[in-house]
Amino acid sequence: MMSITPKALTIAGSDSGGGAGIQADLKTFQELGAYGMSVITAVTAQNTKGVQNIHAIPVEMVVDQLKSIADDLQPHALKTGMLFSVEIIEAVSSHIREFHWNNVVVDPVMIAKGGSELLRKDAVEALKKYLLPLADILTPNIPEAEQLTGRTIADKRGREDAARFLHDLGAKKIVIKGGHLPHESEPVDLYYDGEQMIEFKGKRIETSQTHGTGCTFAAAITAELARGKSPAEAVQTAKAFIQEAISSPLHLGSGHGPTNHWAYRRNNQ
Ligand SMILES: Nc1ncnc2c1ncn2[C@@H]1O[C@H](COP(=O)(O)OP(=O)(O)O)[C@@H](O)[C@H]1O
Ligand SMILES: Cc1ncc(COP(=O)(O)OP(=O)(O)O)c(N)n1
Repeated sequence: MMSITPKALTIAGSDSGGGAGIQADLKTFQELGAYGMSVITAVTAQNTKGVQNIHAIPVEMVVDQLKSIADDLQPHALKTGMLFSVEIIEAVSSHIREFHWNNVVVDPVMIAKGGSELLRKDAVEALKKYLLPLADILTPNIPEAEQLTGRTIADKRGREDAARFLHDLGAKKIVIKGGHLPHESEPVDLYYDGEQMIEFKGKRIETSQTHGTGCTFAAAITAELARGKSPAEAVQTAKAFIQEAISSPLHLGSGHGPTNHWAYRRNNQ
């Protein structure tokens, strides 16, 4: 009997340096056994030192990529990353709806580690209005959760309140990532499915080699959903994947180096 190949799609920006964006997503899909496909929304000139330039792909071309995939290669799961503008968010959201795609992971990418704007400020409302209600799993980091909720998140209670708020906005499941709380020795990713809160704990690694952690984490969830895993199982594997990717740095470039996408498979074979 022919087995079904899990197909995972990333709708995101390209990172020329290979540590984040489309490149990180495809590497992660491959490592977790999913066939990777991409819709490129923007091209960034980027390396470990930062983002040097951004070119948004014309919205018609974003739509054509989406249609090409829908016409021939239906994904079992998809993730969105850097969407940059209101027009791209509207087009991506309406086509996800039209194609009835599910297992949608929304990584609400806003600002790169070096401070560059990967989502225009005027596009935050569009993201909330059009894309958030389509999210089977929404994966904000702390600053993104603060932007989306309009609240400051200072502690566990704040994170739980933010998760409830985002659920009320329409995201079915939420993971608020804990990488941006440097005082926590065990970075906690808080998962909320509308009923229960689960804390996925890791071990904080003191390192500058964290470029692309958010993209890689969301891509690992997507690959696992494509393989038929439940949302909570997918988050658990993603947490293990990113922990190992951060723990075995490649030390490439002179800035925030990329994580090691090989580490998880190498250590779990
Ligand atoms: N220094 C670190 N040590 C261990 N885990 C980390 C570290 N930094 C981030 N993580 C983990 O990496 C994932 C991405 O988190 P985060 O860095 O908050 O996202 P983003 O890249 O979107 O800002 C989360 O699972 C988080 O807990
Ligand atoms: C093209 C592109 N997309 C997303 C990001 C942000 O990636 P993230 O995983 O949040 O990691 P940092 O950039 O914050 O290290 C990006 N940089 N480029």
